[in-house]
Amino acid sequence: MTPAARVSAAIALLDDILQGAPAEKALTVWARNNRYAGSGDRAAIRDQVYSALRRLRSAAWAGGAGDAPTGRALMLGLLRQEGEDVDAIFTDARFAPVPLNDAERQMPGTAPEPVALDCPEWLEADLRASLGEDFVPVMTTLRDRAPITLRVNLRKSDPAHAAALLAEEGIATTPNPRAETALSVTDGARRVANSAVYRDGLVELQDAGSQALAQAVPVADDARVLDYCAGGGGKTLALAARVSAQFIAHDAIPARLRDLPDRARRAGVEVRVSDAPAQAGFDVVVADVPCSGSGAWRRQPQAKWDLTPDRLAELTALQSEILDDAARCTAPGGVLAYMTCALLDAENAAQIRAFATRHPNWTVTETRTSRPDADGDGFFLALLRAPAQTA
Ligand SMILES: C[S@@+](CC[C@H](N)C(=O)[O-])C[C@H]1O[C@@H](n2cnc3c(N)ncnc32)[C@H](O)[C@@H]1O
Repeated sequence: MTPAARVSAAIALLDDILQGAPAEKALTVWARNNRYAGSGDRAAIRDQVYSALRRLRSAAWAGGAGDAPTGRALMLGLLRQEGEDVDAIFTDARFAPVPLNDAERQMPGTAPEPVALDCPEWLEADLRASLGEDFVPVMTTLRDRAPITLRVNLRKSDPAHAAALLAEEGIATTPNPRAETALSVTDGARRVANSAVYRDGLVELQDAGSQALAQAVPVADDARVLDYCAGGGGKTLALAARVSAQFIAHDAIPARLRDLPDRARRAGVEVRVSDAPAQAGFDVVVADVPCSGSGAWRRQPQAKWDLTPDRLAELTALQSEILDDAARCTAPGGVLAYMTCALLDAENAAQIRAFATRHPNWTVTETRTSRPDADGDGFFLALLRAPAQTA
């Protein structure tokens, strides 16, 4: 495909996504219906679609559509932001997007700050209050793609060994300062999934901030650990690679745990999957709760625009319900680790303040906040210790 034909494809996909199609599904359907497109084309189109979604407001503005994006305006604005010669792409050539009209040729004025920062309008006040002086740098960071990071599985390798094996397969990495197990991929990221190092379970794809959270949870070798919201099992697998405790994975939607036994086998660790209601008496309970995902919006840019006040209210109510349920599963003197990949105070510190009010005999032993940056996503962690004897 020519660069212009790729832009035409991205425009059509963005129009579908703006009509409500989930981005990942739209890309899969497009690839199935356009088999002439090679893997390089698919990757380039995917990159353009995701870049435009990350910059939905600023790209629409730069494309002359104000706050009413269309696929064409988004791609025009994105290409302008990237310094491309748009007249060489929007032409009369076959498969190219048609030439710019007079209105599109007008260069828009300077965008207001929230537009330039691609901040959802209704969330601006909450994000400013939650992020304080980090608001501008964080929102700026979220406009670009996230780093690709591997977790070295200490059961099977160590960072230097894994980096050397990855290099032999054409994958260049560098140590990531957020976690000792983390390697940032600097070249060859698309080769990771088919590499022997990955297939043999020496490395997993996992954000460095996520790895740092798993390292911060205190787990003894003889502990019984419940991952209350295990999902795909990222946190459990990271914990299980570190200590030989007993791990039980639970999720309200058991189908989400389906791949976990295979992933655990590949990693050489033991994790028991349970679809029974969670029991009491665990030394450590991990509650990696459903959240806005705002700390990871670079990876899921559609989530940034799909979040609504009602959905956020549902999420915060669910988070406090899960905290109380997870507290009931924690043994006397045990630890409850509450985690989000959210930036909003309502999902983080405010949840912990409300928990402490509801459970005055619990102790908040640590809270940690990390912002999205070049090394990883944004996360929040609170470690809560249960009273030695339940009342
Ligand atoms: C942030 S994801 C977990 C990600 C996972 N821990 C990982 O590291 O890959 C949150 C999970 O919570 C689950 N969940 C939602 N409501 C729940 C509830 N009431 N009880 C337990 N799990 C719940 C969701 O199904 C989802 O899999």
